Amino acid sequence: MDAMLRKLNGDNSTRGSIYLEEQVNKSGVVSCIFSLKEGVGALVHALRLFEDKGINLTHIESRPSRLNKDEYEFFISVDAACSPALDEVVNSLRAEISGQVHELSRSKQKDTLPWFPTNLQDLDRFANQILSYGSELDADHPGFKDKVYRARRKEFADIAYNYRHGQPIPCVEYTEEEKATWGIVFRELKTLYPTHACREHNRVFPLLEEYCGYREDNIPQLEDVSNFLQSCTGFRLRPVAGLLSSRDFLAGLAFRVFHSTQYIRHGSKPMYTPEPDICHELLGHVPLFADASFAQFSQEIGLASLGAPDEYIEKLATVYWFTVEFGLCKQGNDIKAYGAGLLSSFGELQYCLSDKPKLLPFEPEKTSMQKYPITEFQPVYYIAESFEDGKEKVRKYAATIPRPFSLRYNAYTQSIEVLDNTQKLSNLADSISSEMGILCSALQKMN
Ligand SMILES: C[C@H](O)[C@H](O)[C@H]1CNc2nc(N)[nH]c(=O)c2N1
Ligand SMILES: N[C@@H](Cc1ccccc1)C(=O)O
Ligand SMILES: [Fe+2]
Repeated sequence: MDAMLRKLNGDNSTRGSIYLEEQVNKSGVVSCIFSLKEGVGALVHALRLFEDKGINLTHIESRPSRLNKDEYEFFISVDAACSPALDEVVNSLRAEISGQVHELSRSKQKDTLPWFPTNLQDLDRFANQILSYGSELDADHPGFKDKVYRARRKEFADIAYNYRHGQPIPCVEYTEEEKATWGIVFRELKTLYPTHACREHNRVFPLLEEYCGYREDNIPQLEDVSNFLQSCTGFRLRPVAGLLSSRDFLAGLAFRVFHSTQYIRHGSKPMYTPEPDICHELLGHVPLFADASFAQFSQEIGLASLGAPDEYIEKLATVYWFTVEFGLCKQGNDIKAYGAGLLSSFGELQYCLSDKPKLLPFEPEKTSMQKYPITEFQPVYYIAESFEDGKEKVRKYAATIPRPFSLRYNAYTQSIEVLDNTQKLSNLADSISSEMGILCSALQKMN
């Protein structure tokens, strides 16, 4: 939204109240609205101020004010080049027409809102925006110098690049070596989960063994897992070639889409890898995306990210890092891991519940400022009081992200609705009212 709103309220008892709404549109025209108390020569008086500054009006319209019966409103446009001079006129209008002026808003939000996807197909645009395994990851990557591993990674990248929304995710035949790596990771983690993982993870894990082919000797197919998740919470998977930018990755969550890698970590270092891989996605993330409350939590982080300024994306990504990726939470008298980066690394899963790392209470404002390494065990973890408490805190935090409108995901149309007119609000109220009716009748029948 490129509207710049300036509202100036004058003192009604003097010559008129006046407010100005200034808008810069793409064609380089600045418009504003002001209102004047009815009276002989009032408009002439105001127009003289424009004349004095040499401003040529390209458009003017008038209408009776709906707020104050004895006032008229004037809508005028000037060439954008006159914008600085218009500022001076605004000041003169204030000074000359009323003594007391309140400026309500002076935010300049012109064309700064970043693009965001509004329907599921839009996610196809992310496919080739992978952060190249350049920058941070290369140096530490165990597979960096392995030519066979690199070539294999390219095959996976091609699947992801060519994937379009709505297609089934291509099945992959994994090599014996890849299956062996999976086997080690799977076996080690499975022995740790009962004592180290949160109860939600432990509740879902047996279902994945039953329905999705989670076994020591089998790497599950993304397509099967995606279908399973859709039946649980509506979450679905999309293949991706590597690390997405935080903005793109979080945007996917707004649609209950999880971007999942399909390749597996290098066999030389099964206990920890600095990149997401299929072990991380399937063993770390997937179980919790099958949990209704957690799925909603993830989607809310995603919705909060849409159109947010860069500095807020960074903070939100940090909150995501210390919750969804590396979160710990209290359960009964114990502390358990719910972060996917912990639940997929049998090295870090043991380390995080040892006495080595520093543990701090999860508070989004503070947590969002914490620096963290991405290629080694975390020195600091944040503990949530409970899932519900963490969710509530993130929700409050997300509400502080500035955006000139509210958004919601419409699951029927699978698109993001910008709630910026009364019709949309009325549709939303209708659907809430219908759901409320169902809730009330269900409550009555249970009593
Ligand atoms: C949002 C936050 O930056 C988070 O670490 C993201 C970044 N990009 C990603 N990209 C992929 N493919 N998988 C992930 O798990 C993540 N995590
Ligand atoms: N360290 C995780 C993978 C991961 C990398 C980066 C971020 C999150 C998770 C593992 O070994 O499974
Ligand atoms: Fe992850």
